[in-house]
Amino acid sequence: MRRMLDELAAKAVGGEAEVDVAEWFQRVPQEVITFATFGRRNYEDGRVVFELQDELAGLAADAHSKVYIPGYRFLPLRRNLRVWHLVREIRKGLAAFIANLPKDGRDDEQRRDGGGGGMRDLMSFMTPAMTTEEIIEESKNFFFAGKETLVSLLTWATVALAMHPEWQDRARQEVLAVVGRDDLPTKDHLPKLKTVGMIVNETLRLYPPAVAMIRTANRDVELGGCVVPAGTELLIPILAVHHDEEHWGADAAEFNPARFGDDRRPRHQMAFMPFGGGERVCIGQNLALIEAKVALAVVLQRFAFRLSPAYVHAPRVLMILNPQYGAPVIFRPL
Ligand code: HEM
Repeated sequence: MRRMLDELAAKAVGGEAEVDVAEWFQRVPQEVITFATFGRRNYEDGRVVFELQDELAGLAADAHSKVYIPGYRFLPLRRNLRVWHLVREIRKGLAAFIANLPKDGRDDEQRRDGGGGGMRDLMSFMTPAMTTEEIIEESKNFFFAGKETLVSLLTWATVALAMHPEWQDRARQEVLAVVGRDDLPTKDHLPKLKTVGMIVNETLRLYPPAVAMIRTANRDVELGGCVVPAGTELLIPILAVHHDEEHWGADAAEFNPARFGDDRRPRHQMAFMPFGGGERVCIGQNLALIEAKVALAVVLQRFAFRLSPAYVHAPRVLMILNPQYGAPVIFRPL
């Protein structure tokens, strides 16, 4: 993150710099997940896997928007051949990561920086109990589920703060008071960044990266006066629930982080579910919240920002909620 900010500051030598934050933030989860999953700093290898997954996700999103023809995906057509090639390459990349893991789950570099900055790599939990096949599959989940979601959250939070300079100022005052101008936020600072936390929650409410989830009723249930027979698949519209005036009041469509303040009014426990719920709740939610708070705090420390005149507000769902025309933002070093 520091490297990214230094590069941005160098770009802004004339006073300001414009970047598409939807692109710019990609690096944050890429590096975090490579490090958290494999406890390694060889981000280049991680980047290759992410690029392959991005292309695969693009093809999957495209297929989603087309008529489904049963059996079509098994035909050796150019697109399918590409998909199969990508799947093989992703597997190969992840298998190489796993094969190169030190037996005790730590390497010299980690030892030098205090065991990976204090973070135990997930593989040390996974390896004793799981086969290589299973580890590859789980790693695919982390690489996929943990990237676009986080980029979406950071992008919309930056856009929202650019639209609401009063909240941007308030959050910056808090960061400067708690963390200071030059230090990096630590685990002791994070609980004290209450305004930043409220902003993250309000962003997740208004722009939930995962807009829906699917559940199957495993027995007959009554929901809101309707009987749902066992076996029925239900789409739970997270985005719609987060915008429901019945739960959030008449200003449900507005960005107002104060609704997550200490004096908030009581609400239904499922009115806010950006990370899903129940047994399949997001396994990465705490990591995501830490990443988001740290990333926003260090940006706020060093830059003031506003929307570029080229920005068009067009949230759209392409698997994840993202800005259709990108998110150009103008940064001014402080
Ligand atoms: C803002 C960031 C994130 C959001 C909004 C988000 C959202 C979600 C949601 C809604 C689900 C439930 C899906 C369902 O039930 O159908 C989920 C599951 C999952 N998430 Fe996240 N997620 C985020 C970040 C992450 C991160 C950083 C990781 C890992 C590094 C991660 C890994 C996973 C995995 C592995 C699952 C599947 C859990 C299971 O099925 O048991 N997510 N996430």
